[in-house]
Amino acid sequence: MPHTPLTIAIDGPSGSGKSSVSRAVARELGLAYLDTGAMYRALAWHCLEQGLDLDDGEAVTQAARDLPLDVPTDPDGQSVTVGGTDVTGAIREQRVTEQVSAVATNLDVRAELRRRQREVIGAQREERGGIVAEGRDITTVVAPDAEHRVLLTASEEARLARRSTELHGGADADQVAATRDQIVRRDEQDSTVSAFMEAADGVVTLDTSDLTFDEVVAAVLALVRGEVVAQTEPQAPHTPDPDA
Ligand SMILES: Nc1ncnc2c1ncn2[C@@H]1O[C@H](COP(=O)(O)OP(=O)(O)O)[C@@H](O)[C@H]1O
Ligand SMILES: Nc1ccn([C@H]2C[C@H](O)[C@@H](COP(=O)(O)OP(=O)(O)O)O2)c(=O)n1
Repeated sequence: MPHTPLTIAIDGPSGSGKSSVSRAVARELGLAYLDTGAMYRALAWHCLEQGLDLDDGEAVTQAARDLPLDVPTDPDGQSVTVGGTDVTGAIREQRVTEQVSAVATNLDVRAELRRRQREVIGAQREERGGIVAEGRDITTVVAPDAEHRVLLTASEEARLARRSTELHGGADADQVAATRDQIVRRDEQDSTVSAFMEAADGVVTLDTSDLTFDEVVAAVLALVRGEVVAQTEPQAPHTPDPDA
């Protein structure tokens, strides 16, 4: 029996695990997957290739509107192409990571990419029965009416260690220092246009600092299946009911 279309919106800061967890959740549930960060990265890559000044807001906005971007939605096939060129690897390179916030903090760019993201989400609800979409403003702006909304958080220490291990194969002091800019500065810059460090009303917070990857995936799946509420924020103390 076909189920009601489902959107699972996941936000979080860099290194909180949103891409890897969202992909695994989509795979497990047979849903589409949308990495909105890859769209900002593809635009940044394109602007750099075109030799645009990323601080030239109008030029970058026009580039966003014209961007011939193919957005992948298969959790097992995440090749990103711009005008037929495969940029899957190029958009993860350091020069893009360092400069992507300059395009992501342009409000007209955000409006254009948000429009495209909503289009993808709507189409995948129809075609595939649902989608896991992740980024910085999915729970709040792109899909505030999603059936499930989750904010993944993790301590700065945990996020740095994860990214450092991913990029440099370890998390010793030098490796962590080399990663700090990618996480801390970028989140600071990105926070100026999206609120992803604290959950909005109705968004479930899941602190992943002390959870393994598999535990996080299981917690999100349990939440979607209605088994538990994965709220990890401090709960208000229980006040006994005097009439009970
Ligand atoms: N709970 C976890 N514990 C340890 N490592 C994790 C966990 N979740 C994700 N990772 C790893 O951390 C790195 C960053 O995860 P990623 O999903 O890219 O984060 P984000 O998309 O939020 O930046 C990846 O190498 C991923 O495999
Ligand atoms: N919905 C989104 C998704 C990403 N962004 C911005 C924030 C980041 O600096 C870039 C790239 O996002 P991405 O999720 O790939 O970043 P990470 O390296 O996983 O931390 O885009 C955004 O502003 N809004």
